[in-house]
Amino acid sequence: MPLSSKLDQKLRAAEESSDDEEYYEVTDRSSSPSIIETGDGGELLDSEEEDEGGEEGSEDEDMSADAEEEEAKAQMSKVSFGALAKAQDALSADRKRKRKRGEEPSKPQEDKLQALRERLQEIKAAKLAQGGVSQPKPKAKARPTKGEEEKKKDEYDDSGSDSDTAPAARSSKHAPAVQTSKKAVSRKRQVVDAKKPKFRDPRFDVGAPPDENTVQHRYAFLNEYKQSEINDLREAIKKTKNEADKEKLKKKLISMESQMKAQRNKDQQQNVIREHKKMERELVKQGKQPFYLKKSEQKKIALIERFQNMKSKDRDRAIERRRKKATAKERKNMPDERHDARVYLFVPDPYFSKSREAPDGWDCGVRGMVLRQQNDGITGYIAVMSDLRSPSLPLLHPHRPHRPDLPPIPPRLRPLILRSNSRSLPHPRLLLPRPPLHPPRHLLSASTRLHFTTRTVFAHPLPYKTTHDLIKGVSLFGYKRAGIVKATDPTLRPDSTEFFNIAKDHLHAITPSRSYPAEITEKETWILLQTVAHDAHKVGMLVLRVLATQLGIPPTSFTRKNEFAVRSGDHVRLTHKPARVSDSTTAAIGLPSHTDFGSVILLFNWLGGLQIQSYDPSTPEQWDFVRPVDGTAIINLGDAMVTFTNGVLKSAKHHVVDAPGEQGRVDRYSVVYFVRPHDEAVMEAVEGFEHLGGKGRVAGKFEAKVGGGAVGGGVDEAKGGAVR
Ligand SMILES: O=C(O)CCC(=O)C(=O)O
Ligand SMILES: [Fe+2]
Repeated sequence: MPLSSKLDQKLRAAEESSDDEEYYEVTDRSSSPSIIETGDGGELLDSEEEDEGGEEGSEDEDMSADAEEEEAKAQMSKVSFGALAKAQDALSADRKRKRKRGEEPSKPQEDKLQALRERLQEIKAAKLAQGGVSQPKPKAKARPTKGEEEKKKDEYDDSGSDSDTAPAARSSKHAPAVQTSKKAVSRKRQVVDAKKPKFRDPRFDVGAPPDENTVQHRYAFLNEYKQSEINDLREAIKKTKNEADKEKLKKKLISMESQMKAQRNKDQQQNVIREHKKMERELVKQGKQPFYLKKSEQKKIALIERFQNMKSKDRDRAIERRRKKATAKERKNMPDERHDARVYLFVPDPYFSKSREAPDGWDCGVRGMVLRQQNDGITGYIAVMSDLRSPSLPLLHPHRPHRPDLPPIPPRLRPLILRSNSRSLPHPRLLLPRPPLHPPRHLLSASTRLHFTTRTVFAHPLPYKTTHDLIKGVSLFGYKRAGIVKATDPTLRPDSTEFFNIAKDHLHAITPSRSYPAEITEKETWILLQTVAHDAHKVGMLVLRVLATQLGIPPTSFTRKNEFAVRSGDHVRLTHKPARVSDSTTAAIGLPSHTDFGSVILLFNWLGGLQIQSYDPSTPEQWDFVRPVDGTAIINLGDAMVTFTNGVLKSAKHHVVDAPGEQGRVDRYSVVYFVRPHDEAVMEAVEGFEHLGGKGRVAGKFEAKVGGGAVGGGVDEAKGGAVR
């Protein structure tokens, strides 16, 4: 079929339809490749040339009707509407462009356009004259793709109008050229942005999280289900034979149990808050200021409650876990300064050694140690007295020569040392061992809290306290009342100090516990006691390692004789000495002079009263006060160290008297921890010390020679070995 007749059909279809859509269809087809790409329409110029040719043809009046029709068709096919429309588009676009730039269309273009218009009209007229050929409506001739304006323009063109309105801008070339008149134009205008209500579908939309407690309360029945599920799981585990399945079930059980546990803990904390609020409400009604618990306090109270409701084994395990966790955390967060903390080992000034008679074979003695708290840690200061004249001076080991160029003691520390040993160590120098030191952080605070919480235990009447008596020669643990006269004390005065010895083995369930007063076994106190035992032992081990290193022997030489987990006589001692009752020095003594049996003894006291015997040869009988320093523990070496080192290290002789001045007016309490060799440790000199002086000596012998006082023993009931 010739292209022209195709075109005719299309035009006719367009003519028959008044529908916009049909109109668009024609529009689309006119721009479809079937017309443009065939080349029939050709280039604009070609079309024009052809148009001209067509014009000539139409003027031939002698043609037969058929021939004329054929001719007209040929002309039509030559000058296609596509080409014409394209030409018009180009012109109008050109015009538009120019108009946009504010230019008027140029004369030749106007002429061309005019020529085209005339030509179109001529063709139309010829067609009308012929009568038989259907005519496309002018509307269809137009190329509506270029918009309504152009369509209108074409219509006006057909009617010879020159009206030329500016074409409306379209959002894109694909946007409809005309706006349908069928669509109602809204008269409403959005002036203010009104917020549309947003509707929520509770099935899918997650709103603000509901209050956790409310949810817990409402869904409390789930806990019952969970519990029954746990029971089912337990049953299933019992019945299941397949190991892999069993493992899976076990894992699930553990996870469910820990979920339940976490929930219980949360509930407990909530209870604490609730109870506290209730109490506070009451108090506020009475006119008190409200007091709110901090989160940490809430946790603490809940924790204490939890511990109280635990069985002792579970509690121990829980405590141990918490301690490990806390220690690991502490260690991780420890500033470098603390990583570098040092234990200073002091050796005396030569002045001292020159002026004092050294006992046979005994070269030096540890006089006492002071631990000082620094940046939450504890730095140990070990005061050592030594006789430099001795040919075998292990403290100045050949590998660790005493170097006078070592850094001086920091001035901050000097008063501390000089205060407690002002006579024996006037100008101490120091050797600097660098053991890894991670001192337990809670030791001092735990002992301080213990000091306050256990006052009540001594407030009981004597008959009650004596129901927990220690049994001399049988058990070292329990109560020792005041008023005991020690044969070892030269003054033979009765002592005024009562104390409770609480075994490390009882605290840490290494052996079954004996009975203690309720205030001691009360959970919070028991936990504090456990902390003191554990941490003080750790400090003791540190001191022993340092000493071994300084003595040039393997660092574990002493520690392996004092293992924490092995049954031993280690204990925490809580002491109480009433305030001064008389100024008479003969009435009573706090504690008579003695040395301690153990290896290392840590003393936490808050009032003066402890005295150590002077080593100053000019005042051999003089007692020097060891002034308590806040945040400080005083460390002594016990008789066991004398034995282990064959007398190279000494135990210091000490006693307790009324605190001087005002301090003497108040009751004195102290907390002591005795690190003692475990039950299986052989009480003999360690390697490297066997040949020093024959058999191992104990402090008593040392005392007898140096101080000229009574032979050891003192208040240590178990000296010589007690049955536990
Ligand atoms: O309480 C003190 O200061 C010392 C106690 C003491 O030396 C002891 O219990 O062995
Ligand atoms: Fe003591």
